[in-house]
Amino acid sequence: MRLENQVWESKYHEAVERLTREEAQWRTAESLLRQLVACLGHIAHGAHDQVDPHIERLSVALAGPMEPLALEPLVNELATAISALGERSAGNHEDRSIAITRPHRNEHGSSVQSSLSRLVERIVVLPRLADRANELRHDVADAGDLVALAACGDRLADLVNEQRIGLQREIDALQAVLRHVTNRLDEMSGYMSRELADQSVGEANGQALDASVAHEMRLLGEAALEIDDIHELREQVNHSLETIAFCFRDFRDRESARLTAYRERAEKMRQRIEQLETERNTLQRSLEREHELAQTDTMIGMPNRLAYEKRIEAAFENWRTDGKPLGIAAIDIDHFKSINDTYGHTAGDAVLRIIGQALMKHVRPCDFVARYGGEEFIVIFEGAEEAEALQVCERLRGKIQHLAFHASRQPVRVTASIGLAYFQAGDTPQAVFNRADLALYTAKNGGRNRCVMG
Ligand SMILES: Nc1nc2c(ncn2[C@@H]2O[C@H](COP(=O)(O)OP(=O)(O)OP(=O)(O)O)[C@@H](O)[C@H]2O)c(=O)[nH]1
Repeated sequence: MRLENQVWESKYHEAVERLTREEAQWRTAESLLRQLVACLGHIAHGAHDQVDPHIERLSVALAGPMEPLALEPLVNELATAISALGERSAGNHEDRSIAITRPHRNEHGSSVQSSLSRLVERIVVLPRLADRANELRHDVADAGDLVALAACGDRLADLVNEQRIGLQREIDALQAVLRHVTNRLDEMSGYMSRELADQSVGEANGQALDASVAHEMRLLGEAALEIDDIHELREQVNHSLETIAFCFRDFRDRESARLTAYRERAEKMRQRIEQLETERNTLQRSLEREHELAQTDTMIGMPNRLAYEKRIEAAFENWRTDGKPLGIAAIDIDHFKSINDTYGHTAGDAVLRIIGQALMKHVRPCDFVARYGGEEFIVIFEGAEEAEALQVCERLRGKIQHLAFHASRQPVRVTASIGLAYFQAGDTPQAVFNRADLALYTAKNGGRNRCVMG
């Protein structure tokens, strides 16, 4: 029981730690988002007198703490001002050349778009928000102008807020569970103290019986010495025997009542423990499910970046103790943007799904593969020598190259570049990841569709 409680508590603490970590990631995302909105505002500022005051008010509001209720009217006012300009320019053709209501993507636009795109790719959302995040990713990529990008920024802000609220809710729910378990444990410890007290009552009853019987026996002994008359003595013996019999009956009644009460309490406690056990199992299953979902890329059905981070932490600890070789491969699909641009995002998603599944199928059972984000995958090689891992990377590259993609019955060639790096004395997972990423860049610069050792 004690062990189970410890396991349960450690699971709870692990879950709270995970949520706290995710909340910190979301704070970073929120801060990036603020910078992005400020950047958008900066670009749009000066484009039109009627829009400028709204942009200024929004910038001032964004400099303070994030208050969705206060921000919403400001965003609405800005949207109304922009659409008013749009209507005017639609009705007045001469105006169109100066109205920047729907400015086309320019140098700024495309840099904002790629920052926003990177931001959306980096965030790991709760499973129930995954579809919305995915849709947003597509809309950012398809956004044709700054207004459409600003709308995506709005949606991203909503997503960030919902994610934070969702995480807070999860923390609250876990705290409620802990309170519940603590109450039950208090109940059990109360039960144990009551039982101990009850045991003392039983001992006291036995001692009282002992004392009464000893007292009667002493009286009887004294009577035997003092009384000469046989009848009187018999009377005294009878009286003493009745008193002793009464003491025994009283003791038996009290013990029987105590035992009945004890059985009832024990049965109630057994039911409580059974109930707690059922609740614990249900909760544990749902926590495990949540945990699994949080570490799964739902689009492809493979481990995601969070799962990678957990796995590399554990592998790093093993490497520090046993020193067996440990490596990371970063795999990035070549010219993936052009696949999206040519065949659309849905086709791009299908390519990602097929490649992700191929990677899972062709790594060895001892290797770990995850989608790191966007069109980048990552493999952890634990215990494999560098040459062996490089061979696996080559095999994966070859498998990707030979996947038979078609569009309008025409073959579409898809390749990937791979950067591999191994842990060396004094390394951290981030340092090795950076080296693998650098090797990936070298592979890209060297003509793509190749593996490079970092
Ligand atoms: N369809 C789809 N596209 C995505 C997803 N995540 C990221 N992308 C797109 O992947 C593309 C990555 O483009 P870039 O970073 O320019 O890289 P690239 O075109 O692959 O070029 P190289 O890496 O240099 O070979 C961007 O257009 C992203 O919008 C996704 O989940 N689905």
